[in-house]
Amino acid sequence: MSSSHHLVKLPPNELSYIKTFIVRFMSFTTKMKSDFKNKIYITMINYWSWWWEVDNDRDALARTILTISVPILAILWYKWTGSFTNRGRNRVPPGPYGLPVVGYLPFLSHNLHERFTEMAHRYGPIFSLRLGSKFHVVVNSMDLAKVVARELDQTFANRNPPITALTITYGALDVVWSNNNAHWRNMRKLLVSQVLSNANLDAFQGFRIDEVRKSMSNVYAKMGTPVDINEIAFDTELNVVTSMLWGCSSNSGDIFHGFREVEFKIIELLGAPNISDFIPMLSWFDLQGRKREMQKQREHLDRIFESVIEERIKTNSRKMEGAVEEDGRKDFLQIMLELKDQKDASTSFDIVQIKALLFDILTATTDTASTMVEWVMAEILRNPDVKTKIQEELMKVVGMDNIVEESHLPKLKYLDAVVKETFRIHPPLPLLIQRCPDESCMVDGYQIPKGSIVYINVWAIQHDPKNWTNPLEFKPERFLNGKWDYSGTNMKFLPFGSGRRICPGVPLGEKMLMYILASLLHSFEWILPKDEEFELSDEFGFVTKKRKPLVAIPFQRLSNSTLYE
Ligand code: HEM
Repeated sequence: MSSSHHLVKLPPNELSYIKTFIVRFMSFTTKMKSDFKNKIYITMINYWSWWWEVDNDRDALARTILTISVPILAILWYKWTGSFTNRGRNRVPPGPYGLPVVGYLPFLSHNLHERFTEMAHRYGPIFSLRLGSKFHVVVNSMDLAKVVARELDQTFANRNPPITALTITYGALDVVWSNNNAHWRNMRKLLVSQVLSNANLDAFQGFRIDEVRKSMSNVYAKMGTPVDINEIAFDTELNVVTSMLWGCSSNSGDIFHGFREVEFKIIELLGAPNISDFIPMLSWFDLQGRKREMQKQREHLDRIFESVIEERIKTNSRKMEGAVEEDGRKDFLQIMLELKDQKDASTSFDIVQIKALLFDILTATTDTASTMVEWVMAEILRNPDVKTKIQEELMKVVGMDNIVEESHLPKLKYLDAVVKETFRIHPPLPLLIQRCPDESCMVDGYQIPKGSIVYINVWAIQHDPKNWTNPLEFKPERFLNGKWDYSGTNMKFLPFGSGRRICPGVPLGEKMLMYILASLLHSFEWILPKDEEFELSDEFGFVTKKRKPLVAIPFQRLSNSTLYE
């Protein structure tokens, strides 16, 4: 008996019931299908937006082009990456499989340091992931950080800079992004011996005192109103470093107008994911316009550097004609310009290299240190007991009818512990700066292919409960016992890195940080604006900053107002 025959025999009300059922079922499945399609679409959009927020037409176009290219490139990808994906055979570190072409990119969240730490819980202290066509390795434990940064330091001493870094440093002619070669060694040696040596830091003490005092009197003028802590620290650092570099602070003249914004943009671009880095065959198109954007910032810096250099060359030639008195002391720019004219190729520099080094010094000094001043002040304002202890210490060491001087700094043990605890919880470069092995090598029994991009996850190490009891608690006391410093020898604590690529700016960075903080806390009482919602979340970037800038209101602490002049 056929089913149609059966149907014919049904009473009319049952027939209409079945008809209604079929219609409803059909519309349900159609709706399901379109819901399913919508869900896939929305999921894709969401995944994309995790690592690539569409904030302009160019980004949207780039994303569309990339989405269309994926299937075409997939075939090439499978062929090309066969050797890498076979993790078992090559024993590369474990890690997630990604999608063809883009690899694991779509699954990464904005806060890379936290995401990598979560992944370490799943895949172990060393894991690998492919982002586009690039093979990345993340090291998350102090033992393995020691292997990479110290035991195999020489092998891991290259950088593999992103395109934005190459653009701003004239092709990695600076110290930060240069590979481990003779040029890097020369530049680093010059930086350490001529700018950052103890003798030089002592010689420039007067500049630091002047600039810190100027900043305190600026804050004094704004008492009772909300001030941006990062801005105060940034301007102070900038004035100190320009004084050291070319002898006059950024206050003189208006060439530094807008510099802070330019620098923030540079730091943002250095940390922004760029499809040209992950899929180099697309780099020619500069789909997200990151390179063009960085070129604009470089033009701005070029104008500053060229005007300062030109001015100095003119002054030098006037001096040679005997028009200007020689004062005997040479600043860094003068030393560099004299080296430029040297015949010996191994130590001579050209103007472009000088500009690249000036860029490093300016950005390294201002951005990291001002970020840290902001983090420390935020932690102090959140922990009133900590603030009271710092004030008691300042009272004992400095007194209330005096101002902070550099000679007081080594005695401020508690403030020093507060700064270190802040560095532990909020390392400004939570993944340090990427390293790149110049040959294939083994770490923890896994093969790390030559040319991989390697991150040391300092954030994970400094939040690891194996290294720190109650790691999320802000407890400066943990740094009061034992010998703690920024030398990168104790691998539990390495906010300035470790090994041959460790930050050479530690002495200046530490001194300035302590001096600015001690002065801000000794001269003023700070409170948060009443309607201000206080929070401590961070935003990952090349320098990881406080998501919401810290604003606080200063009040006079010292009874003698002449101390603010
Ligand atoms: C609070 C202040 C600072 C912090 C937290 C900081 C942090 C760092 C970190 C984490 C690195 C990467 C180390 C690695 O890859 O292992 C670095 C590199 C570097 N820093 Fe700093 N830094 C600071 C201040 C300074 C200052 C004042 C200078 C002065 C010029 C400076 C110049 C450099 C240079 C040139 C490098 C690259 C070194 C190389 O690759 O050989 N930094 N810094």
